[in-house]
Amino acid sequence: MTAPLLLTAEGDTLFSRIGEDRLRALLWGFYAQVVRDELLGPIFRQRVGPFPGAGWPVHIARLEGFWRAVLGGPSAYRGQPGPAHSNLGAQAVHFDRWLALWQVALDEHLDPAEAHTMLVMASRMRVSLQRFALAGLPTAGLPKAGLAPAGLSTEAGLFIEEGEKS
Ligand code: HEM
Repeated sequence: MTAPLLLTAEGDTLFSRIGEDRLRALLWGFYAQVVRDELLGPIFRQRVGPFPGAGWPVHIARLEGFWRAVLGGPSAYRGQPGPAHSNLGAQAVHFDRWLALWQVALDEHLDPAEAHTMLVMASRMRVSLQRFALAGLPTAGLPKAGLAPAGLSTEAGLFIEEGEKS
């Protein structure tokens, strides 16, 4: 039996529980490991540059905005995660490794229930992101609107809804 996702009352979001500081520390800690990973490191260094300089502050700020939206916090994120993964050469094995490192970082920075919820969220997003990655192109015909739960950007909501169907 899988543990339920962490439920929050109205106004009590996962973002408000985790907080900006811990979210930032999580993301910087996670990518510090990603760039050192033999499988993922070359892709990220090539795309974003040498860590922690070059494009990293911008990349992590985007990721923070993305996760703020997903976790129910205030966010100006309006990116498109799917197409961002379509020309990286990433395959299933890359997503496996990404999630393994994500789990380690979550366990290090968050409480167990929060870590579990964010791991499940990323596992669900993987379904869509990997589809984009393997197709090499944005997937035609994916629903673009109407799926986002209140408070989420369409893109972030799309990934959660997509995952929940599987
Ligand atoms: C479930 C797993 C993953 C999640 C949730 C995720 C999430 C994201 C998000 C939200 C962005 C920002 C997109 C934007 O608005 O620009 C991003 C960018 C990026 N991701 Fe992922 N990602 C995942 C897996 C991977 C994997 C497996 C790889 C590579 C092997 C990867 C490589 C990248 C790169 C290189 C960028 C930056 C693209 C650019 O700006 O040029 N991601 N990711």
